Amino acid sequence: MPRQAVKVCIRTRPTANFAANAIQIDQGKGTVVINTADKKAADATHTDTSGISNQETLFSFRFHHILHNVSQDTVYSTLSRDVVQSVVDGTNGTIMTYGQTGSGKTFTMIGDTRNFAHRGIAPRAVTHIFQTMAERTEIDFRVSCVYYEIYNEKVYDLLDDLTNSETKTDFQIAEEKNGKGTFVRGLNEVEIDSEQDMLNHLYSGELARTTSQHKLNRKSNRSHSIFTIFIQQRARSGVSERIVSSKLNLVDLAGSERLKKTMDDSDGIPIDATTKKESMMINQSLTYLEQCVVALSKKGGSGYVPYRQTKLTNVLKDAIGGNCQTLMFANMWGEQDHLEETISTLRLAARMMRVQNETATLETFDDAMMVKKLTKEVKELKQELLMHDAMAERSGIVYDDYTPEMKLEMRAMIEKFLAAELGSDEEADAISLSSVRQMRELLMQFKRISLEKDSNLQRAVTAGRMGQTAGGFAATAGDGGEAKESDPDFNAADAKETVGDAVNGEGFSLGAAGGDLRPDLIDEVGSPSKSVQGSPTRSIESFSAADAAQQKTSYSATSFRAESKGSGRSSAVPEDKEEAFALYKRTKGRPVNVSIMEGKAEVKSLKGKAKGLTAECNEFKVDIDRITGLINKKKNARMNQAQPGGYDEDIDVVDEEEFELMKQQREAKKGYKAGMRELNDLKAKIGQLQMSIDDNKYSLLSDFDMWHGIAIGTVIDDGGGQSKSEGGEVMDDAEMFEKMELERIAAKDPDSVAFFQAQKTRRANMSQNSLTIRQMGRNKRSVGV
Ligand SMILES: Nc1ncnc2c1ncn2[C@@H]1O[C@H](COP(=O)(O)OP(=O)(O)OP(=O)(O)O)[C@@H](O)[C@H]1O
Repeated sequence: MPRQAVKVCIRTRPTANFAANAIQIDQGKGTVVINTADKKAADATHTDTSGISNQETLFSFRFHHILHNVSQDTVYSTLSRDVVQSVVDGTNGTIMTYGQTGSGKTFTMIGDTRNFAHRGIAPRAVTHIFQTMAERTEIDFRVSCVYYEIYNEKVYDLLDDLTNSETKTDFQIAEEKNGKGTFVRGLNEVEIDSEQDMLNHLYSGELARTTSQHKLNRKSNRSHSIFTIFIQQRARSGVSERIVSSKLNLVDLAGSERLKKTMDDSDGIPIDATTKKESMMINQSLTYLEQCVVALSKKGGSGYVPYRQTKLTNVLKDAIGGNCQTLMFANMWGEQDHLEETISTLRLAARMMRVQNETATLETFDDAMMVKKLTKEVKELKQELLMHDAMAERSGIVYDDYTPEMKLEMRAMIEKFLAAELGSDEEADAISLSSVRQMRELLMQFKRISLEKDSNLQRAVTAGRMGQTAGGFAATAGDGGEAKESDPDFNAADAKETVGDAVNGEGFSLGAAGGDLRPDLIDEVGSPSKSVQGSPTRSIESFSAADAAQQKTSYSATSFRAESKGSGRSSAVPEDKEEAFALYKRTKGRPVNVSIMEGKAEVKSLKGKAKGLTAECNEFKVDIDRITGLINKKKNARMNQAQPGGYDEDIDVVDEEEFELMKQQREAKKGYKAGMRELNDLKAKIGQLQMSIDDNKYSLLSDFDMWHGIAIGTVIDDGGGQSKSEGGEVMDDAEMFEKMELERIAAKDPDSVAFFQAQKTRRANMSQNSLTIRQMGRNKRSVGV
């Protein structure tokens, strides 16, 4: 992992009273020198309240960057842009502002919410992220955010209703090493789909901060606020299982003034208990922040770091000494009165520069996607093989899974082979080998026949009718494997199920095969094959002969558009949604509908297959249990024969019968494992198919809504693929004004549209909030508070 020092940038708040005699800034060299000699002399005549050490008067610092009297734009483009860019590229980033109250931390981070040119790092980062994502069309991005503050060691969710007394504040901080890193569990994490949406959340969180100031009797600037943007990305092309996750923390820390200063009531105004508590809590958390920085900045930084001491240091664990690219803005207010705060801010900032972080892209893998990708790969390889076989003039090789019918054919080959006379032509012609896979399946069938034979024998032995089994095997191995009523193993219930018959309405029995009974098949898109129509399991309701006739009527999107434009609505489309949907499925939505139904048919057939396999596995299991029982019995008998107390060599010697049983047990276990493997593969396949059916269903429904809207005239199609609501055409004055305003803003600066729209939402929320606040004030007054 590449190591990177935390970057530190000093930003000054512009002031007319800049202490030029005490502070010297050299932007080029990145140095700040503070001389407190004059202040000491001045203070010597009064009681010393400065808190500056008596001996030291000259303080000199060097930083990565100093931004003295610069615009918000420069603050973003100088260093912040790079951090945000690396977050979109897939690594974690943190930008924080630190400094005394009033030094410009919030101005730097959030900026002026009413002025586009003075917007801060957070809104600029949001625009930057969404613009970059829009350019990367090949990547599928998922974005979400949380916004919270830490006040008096409690976490408040700024995207929740903070005025509700039941709102949760006992959030826990958790850590996911290979996931989110450190994060607050249980916050409202909102999925975001546009720049404006995220700006709305940012500003509504800001508003919640200031509103709670009134409602909960506390000051917004006495809390640390953290806005985190989570980004997940994966490639759109093909099937990508690789997910890259990153996050951007935007942290606005509480003012770092001296405790003594905030607790000082020398101006005659008594300090209330709330302010005292707030100051102590801020002081405590910033002291621990400093301790963490000190511990990390020591050579090697491998000692104890007190992250867990406060909520702030705990949530910033990634940002200081973790997997993150971190940028700290140390805000200073260069006036004579604030020299001590400035020195203390610069001291921590200088230490911060020594903290090393390790940045690495965090990758995880989506299992379902991985299966999908591998399935696709297998399919492609099979096609490759088929081509290879065709070129080598080898035919008849199957690379797909063997269908139950194919397996039965192979079983018949074995049976024919076994029944043929030794050395006869019939024996030689019975089996034609084409591939290793086919050979393996033939052996599997052979094994099944052999196991069945064994189990028949065993049953016969148990039932004491050994002599009657001679025809049993022959009947199973006879023509086409059809059991006969005269066979001793014939089971009337089993005989009802033949291949191609539904079992409990799902799938097909693998019982005695009738050659012409085949499972559901669709021979071409949408048109059912003969066997489908005849099949008792036919579930493709919408494809009746009548449907097929109706499908001849061709409805294209353009014809609907033309009809709807001419007459206001298409006379061919019923207004009733259910009827219209049925029509849609047969016309425009037919390809998607067909693929849904094909998918369903395949799922059904796979489920049938899975059912057959489950039954096979169960049979193996029963066999395994039975054979194990017999082996244990034999073992116990041997043990009982042994001399008590003495060692009998015969105990370990198994006889021929037991050896045979052990062989059978091993074979049954192998069969069971192979069956289970096949079954699991099938289940994965069914899962994927189901997912794609759901996707198709979703697009069928949403496309239908649009199609129906256009056809019945509730949505107007402007021909360019963009539709707008009919109501939008007839605008009232306010709407007209809004449209014109937006056009004006867009013409001036297209990047500012989202900001202005979010600002409008904020204004609307604000007026609602101020109404409530005003109401609260009136209530307080009326009860004499
Ligand atoms: N660079 C700047 N340019 C213009 N005005 C600024 C600048 N920095 C700060 N200000 C102004 O100074 C005032 C205090 O700034 P701000 O609220 O951002 O300080 P703060 O450090 O966040 O304080 P607090 O700790 O109280 O939240 C605001 O009115 C802000 O507009």
